[in-house]
Amino acid sequence: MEPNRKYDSKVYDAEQSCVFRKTKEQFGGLSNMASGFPLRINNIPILSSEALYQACRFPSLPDVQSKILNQRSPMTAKMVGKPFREDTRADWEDVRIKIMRWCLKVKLAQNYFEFGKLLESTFDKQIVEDSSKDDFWGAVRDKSDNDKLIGVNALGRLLMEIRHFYNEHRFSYNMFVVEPLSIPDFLLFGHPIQVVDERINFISHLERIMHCKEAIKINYTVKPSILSEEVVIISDIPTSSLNTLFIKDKTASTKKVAAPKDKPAKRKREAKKVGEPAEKAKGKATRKSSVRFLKDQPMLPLS
Ligand SMILES: Nc1c(N[C@@H]2O[C@H](COP(=O)(O)O)[C@@H](O)[C@H]2O)[nH]c(=O)[nH]c1=O
Repeated sequence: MEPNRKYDSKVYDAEQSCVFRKTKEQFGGLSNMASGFPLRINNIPILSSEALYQACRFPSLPDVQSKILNQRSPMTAKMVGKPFREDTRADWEDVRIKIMRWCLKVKLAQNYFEFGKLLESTFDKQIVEDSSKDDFWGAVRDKSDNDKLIGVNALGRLLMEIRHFYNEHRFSYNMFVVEPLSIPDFLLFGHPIQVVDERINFISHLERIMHCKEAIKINYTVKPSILSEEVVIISDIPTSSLNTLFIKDKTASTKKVAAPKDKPAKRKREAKKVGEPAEKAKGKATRKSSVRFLKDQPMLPLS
């Protein structure tokens, strides 16, 4: 077992915790070995957070990174890097937690609904990776009491941190924009890892599930004044966690929508047609809405 002098080991009650071991189990998606949470860094598709994490070991060996990222299975991605372990970046022990946290943030930003829902399903329980021998990333069953798991459980603890972050920053700028780490040689195929910005993808996803294509436009300008803008809650989005999302959409929404004061009278009348089907309003000049992401603020609506 890895000597974990730097980190404190904890004891977890398996019955009371959200434990994952196999990827197909209830909380298996929390494992980095889970498929179905694809990522994209510097426009390069990456099949799992495990592959991304392992690739980060070898910033100066693009061929090894390529080998890792070309594997279909996350476990194989880890395995093919093993023969090169002695070429792992020299500061790995110091940066690996940061890198894992960054990988998990990317996993959340790029799999917002699926991963977010999974995190939500753990409520405020302890999250523990049940491992047969790795008591650093996970925790190991106590030989004398199988219901006890002992270990640093670094991955479980990072996941709880991410869960807290998700609960605090839901639909915020910070949720969708993940800055690269400021560590030396944070490279993929010889190029610095770029900021991950999922805002447009998130909006496109919303448009798809709301069936109101082009209803929402994105605008990056940050204006504190929008805090006072009138907002409309669209509550019929078929994802319960979206019910708190404020969106101002003049065409698809309800009574509360005010006509823009600075618009010609005809357009005011159009905007006031309450409950008008989105299809009918398509293409009208009034059909203008947007969502803004503010740094450190919940995502706020405005027109
Ligand atoms: N060792 C282990 C898992 N642990 C995972 O391996 C990753 C770190 O590996 P390493 O770079 O060797 O420290 C990390 O994602 C951790 O959660 N998972 C599994 O399914 N099976 C295993 O046997």
